[in-house]
Amino acid sequence: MKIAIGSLNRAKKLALEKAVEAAGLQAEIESVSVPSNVSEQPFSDEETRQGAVNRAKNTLTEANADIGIGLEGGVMETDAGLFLCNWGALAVKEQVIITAGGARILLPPTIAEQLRSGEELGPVMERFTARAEIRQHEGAIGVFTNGLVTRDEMFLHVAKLLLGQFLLINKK
Ligand SMILES: O=P(O)(O)OP(=O)(O)OP(=O)(O)OC[C@H]1O[C@@H](n2cnc3c(O)ncnc32)[C@H](O)[C@@H]1O
Ligand SMILES: [Mg+2]
Repeated sequence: MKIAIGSLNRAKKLALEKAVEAAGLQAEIESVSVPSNVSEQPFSDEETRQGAVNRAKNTLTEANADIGIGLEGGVMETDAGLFLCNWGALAVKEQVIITAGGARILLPPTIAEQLRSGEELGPVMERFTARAEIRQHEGAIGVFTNGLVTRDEMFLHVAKLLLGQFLLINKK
């Protein structure tokens, strides 16, 4: 079986590898770069979920895989402020697409303001931490949870939610 993920991001890839192992699947895992067909910085729960769905579908075609996975990070406005949000999607030929939501946490007001003025979270986090490529490692979620929940761990949970639903539906 070939499972492909629509991202070259290290944290996302690691999450999928661990989830495939946890699910007991024997699979070749491939990473491909595909468009999310939403904004570079999704700004709602719906847009973030749509980005994950688009990535999963684009991955299935692009990699000619049995399963296409899309993982997407975004932000969403709430009455309590701007939250990080995360979504995943799993696409299989001729089956209904499976989706699952990930963790959400409040962003500090200084970070939220920079996003509202049009900046992307990736570069904002690099300035905030004075470190490069945070999004490939612990991510904003890791930084704002004192390292307790890293980006790959958060996406591992999402990838398990996806594979678990897939396994149940396809149980013989
Ligand atoms: O290569 P891809 O798969 O696109 O990986 P990415 O890190 O850009 O991740 P997303 O596109 O899913 O995330 C959407 C935007 O939010 C940023 N982002 C999301 N989560 C983040 C995090 O935990 N830390 C830093 N930046 C994050 C990211 O840089 C993008 O601008
Ligand atoms: Mg991106």
